[in-house]
Amino acid sequence: MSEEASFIQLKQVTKSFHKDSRAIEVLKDVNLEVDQGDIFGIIGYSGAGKSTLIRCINGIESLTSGEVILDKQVVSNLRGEELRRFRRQVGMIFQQFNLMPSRTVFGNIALALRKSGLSKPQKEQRIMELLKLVDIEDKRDAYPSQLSGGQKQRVAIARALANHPKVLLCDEATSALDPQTTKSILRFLKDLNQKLGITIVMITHEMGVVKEICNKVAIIDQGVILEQGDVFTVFSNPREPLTRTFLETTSNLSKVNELIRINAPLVQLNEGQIIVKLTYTKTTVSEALISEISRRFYVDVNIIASDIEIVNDMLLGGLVAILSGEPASIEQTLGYLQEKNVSAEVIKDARSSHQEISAECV
Ligand SMILES: Nc1ncnc2c1ncn2[C@@H]1O[C@H](COP(=O)(O)OP(=O)(O)OP(=O)(O)O)[C@@H](O)[C@H]1O
Repeated sequence: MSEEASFIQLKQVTKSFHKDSRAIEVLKDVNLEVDQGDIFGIIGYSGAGKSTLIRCINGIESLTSGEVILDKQVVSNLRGEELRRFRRQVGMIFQQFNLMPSRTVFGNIALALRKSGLSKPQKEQRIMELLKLVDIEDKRDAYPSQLSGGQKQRVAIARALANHPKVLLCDEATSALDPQTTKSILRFLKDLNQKLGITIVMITHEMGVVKEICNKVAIIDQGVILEQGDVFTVFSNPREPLTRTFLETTSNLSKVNELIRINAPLVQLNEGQIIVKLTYTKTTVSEALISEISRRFYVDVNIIASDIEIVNDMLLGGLVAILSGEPASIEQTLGYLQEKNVSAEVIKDARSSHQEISAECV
């Protein structure tokens, strides 16, 4: 039996723009698989090709070569009315919300229903449903200028959902919002994903966004997908330096590196001690492990930095700790951690048989 194809597939997609009779390749052999119900994050720096990629998914941008297939439809084969119908199945929200300033909240959502075939009362009923869904019923007659950023994005989400799309594409949807509003919009998107079963593809340059709600992630750089997979697998064992760099933006462990470099009091060791960086690489690790090693091997564990987070209901991240104890106990502890699928990297070592070393990076 053949495996069912993914809901969204990008197959060897390339996209070039022509400038001064020169072709600039913005997407290079991009292959992506998004399953139905995924919240798929695509993360990359500015200019990496994220917006172009998302525009290729909804058929706004034509491909130079390759194929985009969404719910069994080959997007580049669609024309005229078919393409317009397809676009109504794909909702999109943007960083700057893209609301019409001269229309009320009601009027902005109504715009999306122009071609819906609904009667006037049906449209009104649908708009009221949407306003309830995004929890801004009281703003029905307000103009965009009278709304906060979070409220504007809720209107944009209502508009994007008006025609019951199967997919919601989010282009830096929270980049213009403060951290608290970002959290509430992300939580809201996750609720929508669970309540409506809608597939979400979000492009972002912020690691926090991916960690907060995505179950899958792809890292893009200069038009190339460097790695992709489920969030835990990619983040617990990053293969690419760029993935590690993004991870460091939301981790405080790298600060320890700087403390070691300047030999700050916090990281000065007595003879026999080590500083170890523990990284959880399997989903089965529990935080109780620390007290367990302490009891089992009579080592003192002094945690100096930690960035353990719950991502997709799993513990992700690690911690940096000073271990003190008998040399044999420390060796046994390191071996035991390895057995328990915890990567243990000694980043400073003051055991007598070891020269004190400092790690290049934490
Ligand atoms: N219509 C166009 N014509 C020529 N070059 C373009 C066009 N659209 C995008 N580009 C170029 O393609 C590259 C990728 O742009 P894109 O907007 O997709 O990146 P991005 O990762 O979304 O960046 P940002 O987050 O800054 O929007 C950039 O170098 C950009 O200048």
